[in-house]
Amino acid sequence: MIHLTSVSRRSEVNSEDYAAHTPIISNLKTWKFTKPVTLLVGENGSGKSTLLELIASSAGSITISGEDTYREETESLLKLVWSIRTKKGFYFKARDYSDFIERLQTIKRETREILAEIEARDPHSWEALPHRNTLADLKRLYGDGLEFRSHGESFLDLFQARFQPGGLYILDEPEAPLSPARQLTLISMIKEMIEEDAQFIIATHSPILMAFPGAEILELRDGVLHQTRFDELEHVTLTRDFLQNPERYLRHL
Ligand SMILES: Nc1ncnc2c1ncn2[C@@H]1O[C@H](COP(=O)(O)OP(=O)(O)OP(=O)(O)O)[C@@H](O)[C@H]1O
Repeated sequence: MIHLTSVSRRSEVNSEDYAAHTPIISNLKTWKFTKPVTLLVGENGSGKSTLLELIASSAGSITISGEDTYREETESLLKLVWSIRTKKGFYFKARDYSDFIERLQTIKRETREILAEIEARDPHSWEALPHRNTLADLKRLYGDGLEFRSHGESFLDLFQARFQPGGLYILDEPEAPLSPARQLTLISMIKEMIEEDAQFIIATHSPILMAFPGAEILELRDGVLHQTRFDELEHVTLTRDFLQNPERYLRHL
């Protein structure tokens, strides 16, 4: 399902923020979403993260830690049009993941400490209930703890626990710690979710994710979004050529 149908830049907005002045944002006119999965591809520094972050903050998305993505500096820079506005989903940036794991550990440790204090005073106190619920919720969502899984395993556990039907998911390089086989698992999880009315906007460097069946692929090049086919992407052609004959590339380095 396509919840977010278009994003455009409001020409009248003057913002000092760097994001407003990156070419991909200053050149943005109207970008229509045509598929439940949109993939953003482009060189390092082409503006994928900047664009995703702006969309997330304009959409009122939360991060996986439940934090607001709102930024006053870029407020109303983009205009978003929805078919049906969804409040479900999240904005996920792979490079913030370790902060999230630390935060979960802190919540667990602090909740256990408070609980122990309450139970020492009165083992039957009603005050303990919300804290027991917090620990039970964390256990239900993440088992014994994402911190006890490998980086890649815990990424997939997190998505499994937090993907829900009907959400808008804005993912920045979700393939980061995933092996090729686990990237295929991620594709399968995303496929299941789009069958249940979710929408995904994903920035990626992974040729495997770029092959997502039926996805719209947009390449950020020269500060503009270009609709592109899988076979035409440099990420794909370069990787394919390299794998066919690594020596041909390596001897020139
Ligand atoms: N906090 C910031 N302050 C100022 N400029 C920034 C900031 N973050 C990014 N930029 C600049 O904005 C441009 C786009 O960066 P962005 O991180 O969006 O690129 P990207 O396509 O996501 O790159 P990558 O593939 O390496 O993650 C770059 O030129 C970068 O130097």
